[in-house]
Amino acid sequence: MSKGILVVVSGFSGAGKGTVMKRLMEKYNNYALSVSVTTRSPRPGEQDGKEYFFRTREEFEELIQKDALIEYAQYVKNYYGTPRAYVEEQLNAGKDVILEIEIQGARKIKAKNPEALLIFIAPPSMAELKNRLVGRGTETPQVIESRLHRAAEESQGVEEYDYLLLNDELEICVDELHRIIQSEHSRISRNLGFIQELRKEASQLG
Ligand SMILES: Nc1nc2c(ncn2[C@@H]2O[C@H](COP(=O)(O)OP(=O)(O)O)[C@@H](O)[C@H]2O)c(=O)[nH]1
Ligand SMILES: Nc1ncnc2c1ncn2[C@@H]1O[C@H](COP(=O)(O)OP(=O)(O)O)[C@@H](O)[C@H]1O
Repeated sequence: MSKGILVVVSGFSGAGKGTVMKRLMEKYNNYALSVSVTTRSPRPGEQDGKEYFFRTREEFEELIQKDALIEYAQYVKNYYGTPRAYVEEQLNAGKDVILEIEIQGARKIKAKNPEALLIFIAPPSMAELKNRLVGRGTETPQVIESRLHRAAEESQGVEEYDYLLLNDELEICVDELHRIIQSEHSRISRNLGFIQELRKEASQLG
């Protein structure tokens, strides 16, 4: 069985990554969504092990020491990281795995896994981004400021991604994301084993 595709999805805070991921998982049964570890506090309604594994700084640093994270980064005063075991297990089982992570993490993943597919989710405008971030009502005005500042920095790195995905109409965005990942399965470089088999058969026939 061929390995699954490692998909990285990034985007400014408030662009709608979480919303798109939730809908993608409801609508399509194809993907394994990695749950990250974070030192930030849970928002109302967030559950440990569902949106994130919520851990203390000491616990997080222990995971780093044990090499239990495939990447981690600091984002607006908190640590965020991707647990190694789940990702490796799912990829080996042939599942496409999605990491919803910020740009420093995306760079680390790309450096270690050049075949990873990197997708950047953008809002229709920065004014709409601010509306969504304020409308979500989960951060203080000060944290919103820091996140908008971070968005300006992150906007400089968008060219490092393979695809730009606009999250204007949610359903269109979700379907487009599914389509991009599915077409990636047809890439020649991901099908070399099958091509070798066809060549072998062809030489026997001819
Ligand atoms: N590098 C890295 N970034 C992560 C990870 N998990 C989440 N993030 C990113 O951390 C940032 C902050 O996440 P969060 O506090 O949930 O805010 P939100 O993106 O506004 O919902 C976002 O850009 C996430 O994509 C991770 O495991 N590694
Ligand atoms: N396509 C969309 N159109 C309008 N609002 C959206 C859309 N996608 C997400 N939102 C809203 O924007 C806010 C931020 O979305 P969220 O998924 O939390 O973003 P992120 O995970 O990127 O920080 C939420 O209140 C969400 O309901």
